[in-house]
Amino acid sequence: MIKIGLLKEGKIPPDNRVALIPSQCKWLVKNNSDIQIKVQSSENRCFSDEEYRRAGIEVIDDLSDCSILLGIKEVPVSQLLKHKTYLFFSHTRKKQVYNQRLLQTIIENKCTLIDYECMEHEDGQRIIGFGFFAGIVGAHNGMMAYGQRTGSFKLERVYKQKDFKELIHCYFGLKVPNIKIAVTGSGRVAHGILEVMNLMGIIEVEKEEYLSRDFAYPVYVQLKGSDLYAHKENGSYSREDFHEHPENYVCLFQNYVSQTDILMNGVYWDVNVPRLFSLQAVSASDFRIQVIADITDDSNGSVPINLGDQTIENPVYGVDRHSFIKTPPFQPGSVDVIAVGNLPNELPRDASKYFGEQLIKFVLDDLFTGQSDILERATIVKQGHLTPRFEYLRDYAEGKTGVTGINNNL
Ligand SMILES: NC(=O)c1ccc[n+]([C@@H]2O[C@H](COP(=O)([O-])OP(=O)(O)OC[C@H]3O[C@@H](n4cnc5c(N)ncnc54)[C@H](O)[C@@H]3O)[C@@H](O)[C@H]2O)c1
Repeated sequence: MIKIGLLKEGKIPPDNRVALIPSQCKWLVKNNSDIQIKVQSSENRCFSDEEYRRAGIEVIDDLSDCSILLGIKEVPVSQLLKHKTYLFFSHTRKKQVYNQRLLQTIIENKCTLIDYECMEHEDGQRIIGFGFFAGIVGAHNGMMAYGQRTGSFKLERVYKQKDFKELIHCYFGLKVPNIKIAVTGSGRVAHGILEVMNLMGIIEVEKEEYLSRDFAYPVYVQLKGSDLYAHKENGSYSREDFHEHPENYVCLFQNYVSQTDILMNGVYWDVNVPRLFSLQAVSASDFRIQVIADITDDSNGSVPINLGDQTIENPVYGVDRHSFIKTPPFQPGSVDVIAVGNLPNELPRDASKYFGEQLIKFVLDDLFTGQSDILERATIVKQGHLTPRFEYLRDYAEGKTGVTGINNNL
């Protein structure tokens, strides 16, 4: 019998998402006679203890008799049990200094750590994540801020809706003015943004048209890697080369700043990737962008006027176009920025359901039956030992190095 435990999220502030929702637990137990699922009681989880009980799942405080423990965010070091297999987002693979002690304790406790973020198909495409719902919530918030800034329409807050289905009702009859929206990226976040664009009836147009004319209706353009970046020397774009040597590329988004009212940013970014635009561009008279939903959300990252995170309750701030200082939102001389690092927490029930579906489809069978390439590639520590793929973490695991300033959004 394989005993699986769903952890109560221990990180402060506590996350409200969960790896498997009650109906998924019920389905798994019904279809696998040799597995048992227990849930650690939690007051913060988006599905109540009672909902798990109603699905026939035992709710307890102590998961020490489970061998596989599923969480979402980092498990606090003091709560790590010995000799367990843990699955969660550990944020250790880039040697994040704030999780160094976590990795060390996992090793000391002879645990196995399988990190969701490292679950990838052979070509490096990530298998599991919350980006889609970050895109949904971020795009909604971007539109909400524009409506509030201009007084042209009003949208309710996402977290006040029970779920995504209820959220969609907010879009019936919504009249969006004839604005132009640029959506960057092509991953999960970008797909979530496009979902909202389409639900709001905003029309997709080609980039040439977007740049050259105005429309009698609201439009958006999606800018993927090949639309956004070009090699410094020959102007070409190769996805593989760009991922390996982003420093050799320039960003073409500058062409869009004079044609865009709202930027919805969903690109992947790291320090070597060129920024979407410069600070000087923000001060220039042709900078038309009024609202930036920076869903990627790296402080001073792809969006150089991302001045750090806001909260779900208070998601928008302004940035003065000349001094680049934070201002209250919706001021005439400022650009409004929405930068929130835990967007999926506004739609936690849907985000958890989607996450659990991916877990069931791509991961759990292999976890129950033994090894798989995907799981092997995602195993950072096996029974207290760094696996060969993560041997590069040795100095970090031994307390020598660590890296600061990396976003840990999910
Ligand atoms: N604000 C939030 O709450 C929140 C939530 C989830 C994700 N995010 C952030 O949004 C960004 C996009 O997330 P996503 O879920 O769309 O990611 P994803 O893995 O689904 O897509 C990433 C995309 O970026 C491209 N890419 C470019 N350079 C890359 C590189 N060097 N390595 C890997 N991929 C590269 C990939 O081709 C892919 O299309 C990330 O920075 C993530 O941290 C924010």
